[in-house]
Amino acid sequence: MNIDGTAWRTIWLEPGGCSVGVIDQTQLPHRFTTRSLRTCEDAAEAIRSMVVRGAPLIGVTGAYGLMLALQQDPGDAALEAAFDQLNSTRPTAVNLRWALERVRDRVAALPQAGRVEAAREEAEAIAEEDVAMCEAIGNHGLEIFRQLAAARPAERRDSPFQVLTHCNAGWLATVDWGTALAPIYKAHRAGLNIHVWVDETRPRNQGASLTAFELGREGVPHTVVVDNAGGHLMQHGLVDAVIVGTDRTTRTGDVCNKIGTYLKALAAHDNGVPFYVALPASTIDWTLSDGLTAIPIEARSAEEVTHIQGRICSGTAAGEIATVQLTPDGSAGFNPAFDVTPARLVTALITERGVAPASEAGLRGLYGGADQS
Ligand SMILES: CSC[C@@H](O)[C@@H](O)C(=O)COP(=O)(O)O
Repeated sequence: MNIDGTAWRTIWLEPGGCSVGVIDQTQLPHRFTTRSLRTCEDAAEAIRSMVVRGAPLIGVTGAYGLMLALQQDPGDAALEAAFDQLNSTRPTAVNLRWALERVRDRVAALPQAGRVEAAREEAEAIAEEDVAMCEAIGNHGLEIFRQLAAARPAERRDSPFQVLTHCNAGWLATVDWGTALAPIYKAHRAGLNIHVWVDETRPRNQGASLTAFELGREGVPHTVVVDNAGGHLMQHGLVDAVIVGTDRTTRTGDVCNKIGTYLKALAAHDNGVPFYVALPASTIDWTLSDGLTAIPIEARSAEEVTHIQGRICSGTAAGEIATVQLTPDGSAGFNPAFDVTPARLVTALITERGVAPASEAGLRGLYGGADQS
């Protein structure tokens, strides 16, 4: 997508094909910088520290990470060690395991001499497929937005179609386009009068920092709100639809996404606002049926709750990025990074294959009856 008129992706092979470039998302929105990943440890650290984040992008980074590992040592033991190292970086997004398994399965039976090239090809294929899937999600979501916008009462049809989103499920969370934001970009480009309520998404503020950055660079009208504002906006008829991404979706349609998503789904349900979840096939965990008990929820550092990062506005350090403490010395913090929204609160799943009810029958209807696990 666009940054100051230049088209970017979040991850790319650097010239020579032996290292991988990424946008450093820890510095956004205040500084646009890139990083070069040269080793498996570089890739693991980039995922762990959220230089790259978002379920699909974590998966693609993991895939390239295996390629980087094989460049150092193409042997079986090194392959398994790299798989484990990368897979343990973040536990919730299933895309990571899915992408790592794809690369490992592709190279495992090959002679060592051919493994790096095969891993590179597979990682490239995963990245390209991600772009195509996200764009297809955008097209399916656009149709839903068009129908919802047209179904509004006549007196409201001239005002913007109001969408609320949580966290960042835009192009920065994928390779390009995004999942939940893809329909928004498609709608904006198609001329639909759209406005986005952006949840700030404490504690890491992916909404305020990343979604607002993306939407601004693409010229999409948007307003950042505190996480607690969504219910109020819905009660006052200011939200026509909610759309979010997901880090892991069970085969029964339970959805695990950024902490706070569940509360938005409850408020949407109470107010009759449709609640959509956008996802590529790589986010479905066909092995799980009960999201609440089975999906591992990442517990991140308490410091992300007790402290906050931003740009200093005045004084001699103005312009610098700094971290400040919010809480009293000694107050404990607890930081579960994701929550589970039960399928019953999800209006529909928007996938690259089309739109389906959030249920096993719905997902099997799109992806076939065979066991996908
Ligand atoms: C297309 S991204 C879907 C999810 O990965 C996204 O909504 C999200 O929760 C990202 O969490 P993050 O902790 O920033 O990796």
